[in-house]
Amino acid sequence: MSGAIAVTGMTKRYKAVTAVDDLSFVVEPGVVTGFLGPNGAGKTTTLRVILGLVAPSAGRALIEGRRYAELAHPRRVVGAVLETGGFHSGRRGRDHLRILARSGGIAGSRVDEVLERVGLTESAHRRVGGYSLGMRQRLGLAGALLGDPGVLVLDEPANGLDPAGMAQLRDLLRGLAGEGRTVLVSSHVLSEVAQTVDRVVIVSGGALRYAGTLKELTGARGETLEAAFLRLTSNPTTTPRAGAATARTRG
Ligand SMILES: Nc1ncnc2c1ncn2[C@@H]1O[C@H](COP(=O)(O)OP(=O)(O)OP(=O)(O)O)[C@@H](O)[C@H]1O
Repeated sequence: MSGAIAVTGMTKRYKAVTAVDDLSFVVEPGVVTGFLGPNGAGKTTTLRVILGLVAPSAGRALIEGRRYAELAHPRRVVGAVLETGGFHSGRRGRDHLRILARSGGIAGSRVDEVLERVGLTESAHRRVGGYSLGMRQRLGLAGALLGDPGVLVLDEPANGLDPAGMAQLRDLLRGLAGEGRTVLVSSHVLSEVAQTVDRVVIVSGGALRYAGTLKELTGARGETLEAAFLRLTSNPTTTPRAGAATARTRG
């Protein structure tokens, strides 16, 4: 399988720091894939390379067989939420999405559809400055869905959500995957991840530690996801590099 997202031999160095080290994995459509790793493991860097925001030092990341920069209509192929900052606080939620739609050449009628999908319709007239972190997460997700993309890349979408918000997010992500979309989600909340994802990619010190089904990961030893995660990430198998050392001191 080639995967809707394919990362191949990808390395990213920042001067002496190796943030991502010869990483390869594929993300399949139709399931939710969790992207996990300790602080400083290289998750955000990997997502940024996938989304064409940083150039890799070696290797490549393809979405539907192309580099992000080669996509003719990127918003219709991939939707992304990397951070919940960056909203204009004086702007109303609906207006934020209208502006995004216009700049992406997307029909304005999509705005109400995505607001409904993320459960933000009733708050759409309010200014973003008054939104809770969870509402900002949902607004970010609504923006990612505007172009009706087949691929979604979400960095920590569960951050700031209360239990009801987490349950809604879980249903939403599963629903999107159930429609055949590719959903890649980074998260620190392992208990939540365990209830949401079908597959996991685990990185540590910039290197791959596991890629496969959650069932195979936890089932083989009858472990919880947390136990498997700690086993895979607490014992680096590669020679520590500057990046890995930084990751450990940060984690
Ligand atoms: N622009 C940059 N310049 C220098 N070093 C960087 C830069 N971006 C990331 N790094 C380093 O690369 C490593 C990986 O960082 P990255 O943010 O990708 O990890 P992460 O897994 O997303 O961590 P977290 O879970 O804490 O967000 C870290 O050691 C980090 O300090």
